[in-house]
Amino acid sequence: MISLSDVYGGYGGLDILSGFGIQVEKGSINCIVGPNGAGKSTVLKTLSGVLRPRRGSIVVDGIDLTGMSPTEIIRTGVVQVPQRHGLFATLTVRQNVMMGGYVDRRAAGRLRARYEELAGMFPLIAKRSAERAGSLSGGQRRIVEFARAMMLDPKVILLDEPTLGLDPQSRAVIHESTRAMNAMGTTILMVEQNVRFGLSLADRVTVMSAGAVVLEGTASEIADHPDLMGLFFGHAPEPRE
Ligand SMILES: Nc1ncnc2c1ncn2[C@@H]1O[C@H](COP(=O)(O)OP(=O)(O)OP(=O)(O)O)[C@@H](O)[C@H]1O
Repeated sequence: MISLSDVYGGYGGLDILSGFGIQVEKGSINCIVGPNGAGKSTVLKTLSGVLRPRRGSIVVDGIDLTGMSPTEIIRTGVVQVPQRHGLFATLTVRQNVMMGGYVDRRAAGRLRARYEELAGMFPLIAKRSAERAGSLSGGQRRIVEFARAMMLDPKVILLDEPTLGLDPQSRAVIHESTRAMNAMGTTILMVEQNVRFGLSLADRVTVMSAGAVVLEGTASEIADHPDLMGLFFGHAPEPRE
């Protein structure tokens, strides 16, 4: 279970998150949506330790992550796939995926076994393993990033706008791959601009605006909510208590 309570924080002393809170059940998919600049990416960066919250607490499976470094947080099993591509273009698909194991002190044999497991899970990894990552399409690169994040068998994966800039066909592959990671028991917390995509995948949806949660519910509750359109087009209700 991921639990963020009353989190305040942002960049250079300026709060972007103002009393943000969320509970994500173990094994579920939760999607955060909201207008541009609402602070969605800031939530993920705060959870992965890139940003330090000024106030509030971040607890995952009973472990308090507040104030831990990004590397310590990865070691607890919380791994982020950032919005901007982070692959090494001149390395092969396999080399990029294997890099996901670098913070681990596991024996090389175990990492190779994990790689084979992931190659079985993501057909693209098996098929294109020897190709340079720079030769792949945007959607294919995302899958490599997913596999790299899965190398450490994380309990939580944070996805920052996984469909950004992708065509419908690639979005469908991302949809399927996200479900596959979740089916392996990984809890997924994602941020999406594409509300339709988020709603189609998530068990629960969190709508945020101006650094706080304004709506929360199942995907169908949020899809049918009368305030949803207003939140995106400028008639936001007051943040809830
Ligand atoms: N590195 C940074 N330094 C200073 N301010 C930042 C930085 N990154 C983001 N911000 C500001 O924080 C606010 C929230 O940004 P954030 O990226 O979390 O929003 P978002 O909801 O993910 O929006 P988008 O969908 O546009 O990415 C914005 O006003 C943004 O300008």
